[in-house]
Amino acid sequence: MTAPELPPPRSSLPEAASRFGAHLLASAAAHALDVEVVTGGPPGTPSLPAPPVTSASALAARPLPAAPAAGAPAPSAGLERLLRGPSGLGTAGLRLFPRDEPQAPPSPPAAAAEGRPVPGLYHHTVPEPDPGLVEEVSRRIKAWALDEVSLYPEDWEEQFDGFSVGRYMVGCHPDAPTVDHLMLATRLMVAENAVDDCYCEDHGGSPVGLGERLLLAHTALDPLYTTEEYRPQWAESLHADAPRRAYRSAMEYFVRAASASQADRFRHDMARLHMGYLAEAAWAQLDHVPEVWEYLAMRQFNNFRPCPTITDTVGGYELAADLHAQAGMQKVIALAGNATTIVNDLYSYTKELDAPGHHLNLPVVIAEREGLSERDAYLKSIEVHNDLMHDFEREAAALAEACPAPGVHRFLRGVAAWVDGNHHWHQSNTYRYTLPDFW
Ligand SMILES: CC(C)=CCC/C(C)=C(\C)COP(=O)(O)OP(=O)(O)O
Ligand SMILES: [Mg+2]
Repeated sequence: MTAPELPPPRSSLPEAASRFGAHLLASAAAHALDVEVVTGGPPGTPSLPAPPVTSASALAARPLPAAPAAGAPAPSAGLERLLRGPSGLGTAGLRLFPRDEPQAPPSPPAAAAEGRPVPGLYHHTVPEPDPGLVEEVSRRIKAWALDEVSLYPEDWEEQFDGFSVGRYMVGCHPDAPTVDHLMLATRLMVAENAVDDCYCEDHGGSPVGLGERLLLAHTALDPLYTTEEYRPQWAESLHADAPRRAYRSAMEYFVRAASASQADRFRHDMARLHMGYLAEAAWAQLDHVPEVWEYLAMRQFNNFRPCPTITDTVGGYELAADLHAQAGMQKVIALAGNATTIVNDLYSYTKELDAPGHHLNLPVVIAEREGLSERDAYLKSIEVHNDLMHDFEREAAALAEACPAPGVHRFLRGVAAWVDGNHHWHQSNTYRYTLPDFW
């Protein structure tokens, strides 16, 4: 059967962002009828995509520090040890209760993180991510961005490199068993940022028409099931701009490695994220500053949540759907997501003040709504963050005690590791973030 003539896929992105990858569009049009819908893989043990042939393929199989088997320690015999978490090099972030222990000693000077923490911010110091792993993940993610999804034009390269996504993801997933597992998180992180930058913010994004763009991009994660007549146009649209190409490809890799329920969990978290983007956009369109609690509600959705909640897939195990869905776990995940996202508000504060328009973040909203000076609003935001972190740790500890299943404990440690790695990346990414002069 010959493919019918298809109109060129439409993108509502600005010209610079949408024209890039035009060659991919052409080949997509040719193959539109053959596109396989991304759905859950076959039941059974999740398997990763075949690793690319690479001179560093040995590294891909290299076990990372602290990769305990999901079912290893018996809860009755080892509950206390599980709660303490692993103690080897590079495992500080995997502990559930670092608050009750002395802070990990600072890394040796050679590996010391750049940047300084926000003064007074409650956080846990983690070692600098393994430079060999960072290099390999960075190499592979750039190859994916350029060769597989045509993510950015040449003049965005410095920003792509400055984002240091390899260092970010290696730092956030210390229990990933292989580089292939790390790549699952790294591709998704890049894709999520492409959507945020190109649809919502820095790279030509706008609140106008955002709902349409997000919904159509969401079908790269949650496929459209429609009739023969309309399916090719949809399939082709997934190649129409960089955000959709990135979502489609990153999700395809993820779905191959994840169980059906892990993939569905991720889709749900991404729908939450898109809803948060829309509320933020609505306020931007109306030039409205919400109440502080309303802002915090928006930021619970426009949130890093989809990143820590894939910790089990990236760790090569699965937290059962019912254990993930239980109220206690949902509370822990929400608190972790909120604390990590307020970390972003604090570290990106000066970047956002310098950006065009009136960018909302917690200090800006508190200053405006509560009539505080910029400095006092910033300091109050630190307190909000610290309360969220303490709540996260208290709720995680309570859940670990109430639900001593090894998978639950490992997942909680994975989320805690993500929280710590996220802070470390924000603190040390001096290319992207600069602290305000309040001290
Ligand atoms: C990676 C991911 C799921 C991001 C979703 C939400 C998001 C972009 C953030 C929580 C970061 O916030 P922000 O847009 O303010 O980022 P920068 O301050 O520009 O780094
Ligand atoms: Mg920010």
